[in-house]
Amino acid sequence: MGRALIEAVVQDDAFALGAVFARSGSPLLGRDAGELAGLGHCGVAVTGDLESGIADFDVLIDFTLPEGTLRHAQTCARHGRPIVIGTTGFSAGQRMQLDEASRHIPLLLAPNMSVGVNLCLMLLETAARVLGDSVDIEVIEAHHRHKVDAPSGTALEMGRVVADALGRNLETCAVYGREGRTGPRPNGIIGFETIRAGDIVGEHTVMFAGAGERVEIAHKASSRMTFAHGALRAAAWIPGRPAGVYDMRDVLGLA
Ligand SMILES: NC(=O)C1=CN([C@@H]2O[C@H](COP(=O)(O)OP(=O)(O)OC[C@H]3O[C@@H](n4cnc5c(N)ncnc54)[C@H](OP(=O)(O)O)[C@@H]3O)[C@@H](O)[C@H]2O)C=CC1
Ligand SMILES: O=C(O)C1=N[C@H](C(=O)O)C[C@H](O)C1
Repeated sequence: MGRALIEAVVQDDAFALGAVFARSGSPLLGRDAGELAGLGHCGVAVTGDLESGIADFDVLIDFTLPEGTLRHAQTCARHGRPIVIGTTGFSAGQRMQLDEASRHIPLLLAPNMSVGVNLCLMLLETAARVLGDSVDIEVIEAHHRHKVDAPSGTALEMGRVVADALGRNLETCAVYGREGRTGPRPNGIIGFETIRAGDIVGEHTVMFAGAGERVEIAHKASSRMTFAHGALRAAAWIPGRPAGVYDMRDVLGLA
């Protein structure tokens, strides 16, 4: 995503690439960001220290790993910089630490920055309310072989939206994968299935299966630029907002 984000910023006249950060010790340090993204020289060298580069940007866009994102959010909170977070896989405790950072800055957290997925979240809420407890609900997601968290943040958010609409607690009604002698499917659960293969960008299907009919709400991303463009939309929206946690539905006016 780092390269996709550099490309999106460099190609959009409404934005200027202020700084690009990598992990300290990364072999990318010192390299030109534009060259890394295959765009030619852009004059911004990759640096390793967010704290000392804080004056170089207005909004931080972070797609890394939960541990890194937490540190970056805390640094942004200390310096009053808004942050747009695409990272997924936070534990409940890490999520609370993000809430703490958001007491000082506007913090946007979205497991999926695409317009299509955020539209699907709305459709899912409606489908869950209409179909109710009479259907079996399964969330199926597929991603590339490099993805390190499962189920995807998007799948979990889809499950949460459906569970909330049905008055269920996702913590207690989720079933992750199945194997062996499972017995018949209990009522009231939400199942999650994960596929990791090749270069799949990101695919999500929520199945509402009843007796005699089935509704499926599906989204397929075919380019990571979709996520990068969504992140830029969020970055344009967030400056000047009051401190707090926002998501893409706020940016898109769907909240
Ligand atoms: N919200 C959305 O729309 C989307 C979210 N994502 C999420 O974004 C995250 C990143 O995905 P992706 O780009 O595919 O993953 P990659 O593993 O390709 O990239 C993550 C990058 O973050 C860097 N990184 C990790 N920890 C730190 C740190 N502490 N400080 C600085 N840099 C760090 C890694 O550096 P190094 O290589 O040195 O470890 C790596 O370059 C995932 O959580 C993914 O689920 C992805 C796509 C869309
Ligand atoms: O890791 C990815 O690639 C993606 N991660 C996000 C997630 O976990 O939901 C969003 C997107 O599907 C791509």
